[in-house]
Order: sequence, then structure tokens, then C-alpha cells
Amino acid sequence: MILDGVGLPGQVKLTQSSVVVVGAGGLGCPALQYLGAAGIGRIGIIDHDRVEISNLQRQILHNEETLGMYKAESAALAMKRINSELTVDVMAVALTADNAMSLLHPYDIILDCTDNVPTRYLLSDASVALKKPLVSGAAQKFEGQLCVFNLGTNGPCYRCLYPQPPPQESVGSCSELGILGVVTGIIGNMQALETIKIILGKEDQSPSLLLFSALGSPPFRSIKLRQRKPTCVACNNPGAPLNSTDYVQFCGGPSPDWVSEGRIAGLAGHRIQARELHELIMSSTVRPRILDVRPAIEYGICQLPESENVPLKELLSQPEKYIPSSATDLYVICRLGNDSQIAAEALRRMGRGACVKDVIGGLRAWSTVVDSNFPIY
Ligand SMILES: Nc1ncnc2c1ncn2[C@@H]1O[C@H](COP(=O)(O)OP(=O)(O)OP(=O)(O)O)[C@@H](O)[C@H]1O
Repeated sequence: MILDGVGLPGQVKLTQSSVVVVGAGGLGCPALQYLGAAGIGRIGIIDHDRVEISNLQRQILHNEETLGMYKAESAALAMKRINSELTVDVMAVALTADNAMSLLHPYDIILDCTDNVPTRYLLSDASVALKKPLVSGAAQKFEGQLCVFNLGTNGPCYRCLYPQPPPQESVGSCSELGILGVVTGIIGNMQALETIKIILGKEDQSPSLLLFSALGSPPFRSIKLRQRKPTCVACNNPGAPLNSTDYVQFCGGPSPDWVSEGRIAGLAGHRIQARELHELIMSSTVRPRILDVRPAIEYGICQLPESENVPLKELLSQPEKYIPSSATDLYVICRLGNDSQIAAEALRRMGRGACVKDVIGGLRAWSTVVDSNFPIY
């Protein structure tokens, strides 16, 4: 309140404002922590996922005691420890095209703290339709990006910048590619800062894309963005893409874990649950052929007995080498069930009628439903 340019009116603005944070992971946790501490009047948290031990290296609102709890709940508990009077709406559901408008509608500003491309397009289209600013963060390995989309009447949206999704091979999750925890801390904190600036009316009206590289020299670079693109399908017709886009199909690649059971059922025949694979192993006299597409170093840490290791890159460079004869079924597995979908699709494209199935949820699912002693990392 004593800060020049903020004062009591500024603090009142913070108290009277509302924000919604989608994703209570590496970016969402630091953003939520500072937004809560700043005294934002109402904070919504949307995340369908539960806290896992591998999250604790960067998802700083969660702790050993909240393992297994919904992240949205765990984050809310931690924030209320800072300020018991905070109003926090816990929404332990996945944001989808069906619920986006109703879940996001009550809030002034939307923060994208998620980790997958379909949700980025979905959030962008929803924020254009709702005419709300979208404070978007991303982080992977040693790098991060920050941008405020849809600001004012002419600020560009995510689609203006990226009309087409990135190629599949350039996309991966933190658990697949790794992330230095503090990098998400830096970007998540900056998302909180940009949000507070918007509320206080101190935002930069000509938006830029901030690029951070922990190993870069200098580590921060900034690119000024143009205004809305005249050809942007979302800005020209707000709401239209939201009603007509299958975001997962549009982005290609593996289905994120929030995709509904209905969609997985649509892929029936191409996919198998870990439990079903286990039943098959137990009931067959001939052991099913299992291809593990993780990098060799990860395969060395743990693997299913008698599985073969063909790292994804190797498989994609020569898929014909690994297609089974039409008589043999092939089950493709990885750590979380993403790379195995890409590998299975590549093998199926080779034809020959081979029956190739990927294991939904990968070895993580195996350790949850089949063998709790399986040492998944
Ligand atoms: N459509 C969505 N609706 C709600 N939450 C989402 C959606 N997409 C992603 N998220 C959430 O965004 C968060 C992203 O954070 P982050 O990548 O740090 O976590 P993670 O997915 O647990 O990471 P890891 O890749 O290590 O498992 C996750 O908690 C994830 O559940």
C-alpha cells in the first residue's frame, strides 16, 4: 500500500479482482502463491491431476503430506496457510471445450499454466470469446516463455502467433524432457507479476513475447508482437473455433491424460489398459511381444521382463524394421503413454495389417494398477 503508484486504491483493485489459474503444476504453483499473497479477491484453480512425488521438485505448493490429493485442493490448502481469508475456488476437473466457457467466465483474468498444446489453443479461443486477457507461460528443460495474449481490443491471441500447432517431434512434457524446477518458478512468478500489472493498470499495451534461457547470455530476450492478425480464425469470429474444434485432433500427437474416456473408447482396438496387458501375459502360453520405446538409459532403470527396448527416435527412423508379421500382436509401452501412441501410430502406418496397440498410461499405469512395487521413477 505504501508503494508509489499502487497505494490503497491499488490494493483495493487487487482485492476486488478475480483470476483463474489453469494448471496447478510447475508454473501454477508459484503464480498462485504470489497472487494469493498479493491479496487477489477471488482465485479459481482448475486442475484434474493429483500430486505425485516427482512433482515436488518444482510444484512448490504441494508436499509429501498432500501426495495423492488433487493438485487444486493441495494448492488451495497451501495458499490458505498464507492467508486464511482468501477466497479460493477449487475445480478438480480437466478444462475441456465443453466446460471452458462456464468455468472461466466468472473471472477477470485467465492464466495458462498448463503443459500441453491442445489446452493452449482451447484457452486462447475461450479467452478471445470471453474477451479476457490470457497470461500464458511455458517452460521446458532450461527454457521458458511468457506472453500476455488478448490484451485490450487489439492484442493478439495465441492463434495469431501460432496459427498452426507445432510439429509433434518438437513437443514433449516435463516428465519426458525434464525441467529445471527453478525455471518454472521464474516464469510462474512472472505470470503473477503480469497479472498484477493488468489489475493495477500498469500493463504494457504493446505486448511482447519474453524468451528465457537459463543457459543463455543474456538469459532474457524479448520480441515485440504485432497486433491481431487480420486472418486469425479466432479473433475474426470469436467463439467459432471453440464450437467446432477437436483440439486433440487439431494438434495431432498423443492424447493428453485429460481426454475423456469417450475419446479413448473411440480408439478401442488400438489401445490397451495396463491391467488388460497383465491379464494377457498371465493367460497366454506365448508371451506377448512388448516394445518399450523409452530411451535406453530409462529402460536400464526398470523394465517389464522380456520387453524389447527400441527408443522412439530409432523406431521412427526405421519403423519398417519393427513391424510384426501380421500374425503377431505387438504392444508398445513407454513411461506415461505418450511416446507409445506416436510409435504405435508409425508402426500401423506401415500397414501389413499388424495389430499394434499402445498401453494407456504406460509404466506409470502399470505401477498403479498391476504392480505397486514396480520401480517407476
Ligand atoms: N486441460 C487441462 N485442464 C486442467 N488442468 C490441466 C489441463 N492440461 C494440463 N493441466 C495441468 O497443468 C499442470 C501442468 O503442470 P506440470 O507440467 O508442471 O505438471 P505435470 O503434468 O504433473 O508434470 P509431469 O509432466 O511431470 O507429470 C498439470 O498439473 C496438469 O494436470
